[in-house]
Amino acid sequence: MMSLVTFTRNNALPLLRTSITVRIQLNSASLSSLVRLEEKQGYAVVAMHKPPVNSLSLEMIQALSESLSELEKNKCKGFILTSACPGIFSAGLDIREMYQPTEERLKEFWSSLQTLWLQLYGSKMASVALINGHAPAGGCLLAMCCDSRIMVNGKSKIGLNETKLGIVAPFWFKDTFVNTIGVRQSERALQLGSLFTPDEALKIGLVDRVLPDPEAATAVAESELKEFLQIPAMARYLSKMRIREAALKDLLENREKDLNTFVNFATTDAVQKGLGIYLQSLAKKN
Ligand SMILES: CCCC/C=C/CC(=O)SCCNC(=O)CCNC(=O)[C@H](O)C(C)(C)COP(=O)(O)OP(=O)(O)OC[C@H]1O[C@@H](n2cnc3c(N)ncnc32)[C@H](O)[C@@H]1OP(=O)(O)O
Repeated sequence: MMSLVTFTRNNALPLLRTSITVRIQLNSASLSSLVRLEEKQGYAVVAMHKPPVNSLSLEMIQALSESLSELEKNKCKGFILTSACPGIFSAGLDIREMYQPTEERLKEFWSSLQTLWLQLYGSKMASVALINGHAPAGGCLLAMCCDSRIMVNGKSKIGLNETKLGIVAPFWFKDTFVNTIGVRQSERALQLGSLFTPDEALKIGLVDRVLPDPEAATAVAESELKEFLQIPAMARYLSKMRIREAALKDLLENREKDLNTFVNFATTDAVQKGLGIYLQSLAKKN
């Protein structure tokens, strides 16, 4: 079914400011509002918009993937990944996708997530994550796929907290983590399921800058992206691949195996019980 992702073009020439809507093929009409794309002078802003917490459901994952493809098709050189939901970057994978799922949807969900990670982690475009809220688990993964991370100070936390839910981060989450903060910090944080404050995250290199408010963070994210964009694109991309290509290759060569591992693990009684309890604890909070 045809659907729309809003794409706003904000350019100085020739009409000062124009707004266009780009038609892209998505799986469902409900994708239309999930990702907001705004074209700026020389780059784009990709803002997740799935209130209340930008959980990564199948539709959200596919909308992000389609948005990146759309940017690539439009020869976009770089983007800022952020959230249009106040106080939340992304709550990570939508736990309801993994709780009492049908096998067919669970497989599509995981396969779509693999695709998004391969796209984002291996992107030729330069990218900056503007982390304007909580970023646990899958939210942290999205941020780590970017070339730089700018976080707004406050109560938000970031990290891979999977063990706290009784689940295990897959090997490619782990590889992304290790490539970002190193082996020792990853080994400890993965086991403990640590979520870090912005200052703690800065200290271990999980984020690159912490700014006091969203406005300051946005300005720094823009200047950071421009710095990346000033480097000759091919040299920058190939240098990034020097670090990332082994992890990308590992998943590319083991996609099917990883999918089966995930489905088998996620559907065990122990994991289903743990996810049920976790979902209840989130609901009880409210
Ligand atoms: C099997 C191997 C797979 C391995 C990989 C896993 C990777 C993952 O990403 S697992 C997901 C991990 N995510 C989390 O642990 C985050 C859980 N959420 C929170 O901690 C909090 O919601 C928050 C800190 C992000 C935000 O807190 P806030 O007080 O603003 O909002 P809440 O009242 O808690 O939530 C509002 C609403 O949203 C529902 N919700 C929150 N997170 C998720 C989620 N990840 N998936 C689905 N739904 C989520 C929450 O239940 C509330 O729903 P109701 O309004 O209906 O009660």
